[in-house]
Amino acid sequence: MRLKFTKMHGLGNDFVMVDAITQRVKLSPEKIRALGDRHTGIGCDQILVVEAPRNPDVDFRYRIYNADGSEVENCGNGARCFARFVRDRRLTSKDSILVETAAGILQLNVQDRDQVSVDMGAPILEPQEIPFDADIQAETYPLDVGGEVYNVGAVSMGNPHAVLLVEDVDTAPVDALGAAIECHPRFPQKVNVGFLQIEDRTRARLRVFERGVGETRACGTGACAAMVSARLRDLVDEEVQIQLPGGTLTIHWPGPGEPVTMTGPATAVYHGQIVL
Ligand SMILES: N[C@H](CCC[C@H](N)C(=O)O)C(=O)O
Repeated sequence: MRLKFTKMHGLGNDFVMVDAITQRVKLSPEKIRALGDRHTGIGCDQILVVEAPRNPDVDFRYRIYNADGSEVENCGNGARCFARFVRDRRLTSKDSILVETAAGILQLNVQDRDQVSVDMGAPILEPQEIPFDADIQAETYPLDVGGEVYNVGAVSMGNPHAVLLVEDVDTAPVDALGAAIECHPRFPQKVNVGFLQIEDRTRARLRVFERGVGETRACGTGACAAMVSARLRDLVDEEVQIQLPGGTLTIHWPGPGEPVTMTGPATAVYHGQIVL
């Protein structure tokens, strides 16, 4: 199968974008892993496949696959790149785009330059819906990881996130602790793990060990989940600049029941073809 693609990234969280509207695409988990392989394939954190909508009230459907081949519910940086991609390929000329994902419908607003703002919907805090094994909803939960107990926030943005506060993200044990929590039995669908350093009520630093990938240079849903968890603990105001290794996202969330809005860049790198 010959596949046309566009390589894109959102603050260094990189994607292979595939237009499955103007080309026939059939990607097995093995083919997804082959595309994502940084040595023998194109190399990326996620593969995003753009399809015609099933719901007549929205403009597109897009499916999200981690580099390990797992299909997931949401991808914040991917949503911004999706918007830029469908505009650049003239699949739409709209500034406000409705797209159906496995997590529900997102509204994407293309702004000037390379900025895109996304209504990510309201965060999900009910443990069973995250999913996370806990009897009652709380701001934080004690989580035993190999005999050490960590206080974690648990938030879903359609995909599950654990959030830990740290003194200094630069020295946080992201790889070891991230990998241990990613597969923790209390997260039955595994989990993305955010390490959050609060600087003041409007600025924070974040590193994310992503489910199915490992540490990425940025994670959009991770930035949303981290800000929500910090706001539930009254550590930040309703708009926060989240600085990730790849750059900064603006996250706005008034409070429970309200949507989270994420704003940041989306960048196209190159177009290519590959034979799978
Ligand atoms: N690894 C995530 C999906 C991609 C999320 C991330 N790239 C973002 O920008 O939100 C998961 O398994 O839920």
